[in-house]
Amino acid sequence: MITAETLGRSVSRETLERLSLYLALLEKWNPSINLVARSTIREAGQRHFSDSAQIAALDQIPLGPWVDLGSGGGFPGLVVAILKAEDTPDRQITLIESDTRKATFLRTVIRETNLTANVMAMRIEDAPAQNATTLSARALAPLPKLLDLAARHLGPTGTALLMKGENWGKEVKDAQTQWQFSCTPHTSKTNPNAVVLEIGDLVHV
Ligand SMILES: C[S@@+](CC[C@H](N)C(=O)[O-])C[C@H]1O[C@@H](n2cnc3c(N)ncnc32)[C@H](O)[C@@H]1O
Repeated sequence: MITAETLGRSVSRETLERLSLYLALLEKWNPSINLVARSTIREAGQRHFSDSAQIAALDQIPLGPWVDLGSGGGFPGLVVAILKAEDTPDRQITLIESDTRKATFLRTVIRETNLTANVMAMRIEDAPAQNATTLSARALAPLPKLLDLAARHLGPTGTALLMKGENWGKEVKDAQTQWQFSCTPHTSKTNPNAVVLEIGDLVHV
């Protein structure tokens, strides 16, 4: 069960019910399609739901399209979609995931929880440009490659919220050889060595 304490913020009963149903479906599907590492499923509340919820709070412009790249089992994009359904219900949220079994799982959670988020079961490189105001990704690619993928879908004034592990400093330096961007690191609320990089003004050098 997901609680307000897990998320670190108060939410409606409906939101908690949606998140708890999502967790139940994750537990049911994970043994067959490895949505998250099996070793993490018992602590999914903290490792996946709480970790993803912090992204929703960093959203600078709560308007316009939000796109989540390489969503896998829905982290962080599907948690964001559930939280935004309460905060800004008109927000258009798109999850791009090329693995068709994972995309089917995402669509199942969306249907069962009565959300309106969109799933594109295709490669990020092939998906129509999303012109996003906010873009998110976790565990998808090293930053230089990730910025290549993000640039296709980020609108001109958009912000990318990218969840990175302890090597984030080196990844930023590597990316600066190819990209110019503003970058604010926010220490992760679930891991003191990890960060959420808030990246804007992205221009290819
Ligand atoms: C390591 S998983 C991370 C999933 C999720 N973001 C998380 O943190 O739990 C990376 C996911 O990105 C998807 N993926 C990788 N490259 C992709 C691409 N070029 N286009 C679409 N999806 C991609 C994979 O299928 C996989 O589900």
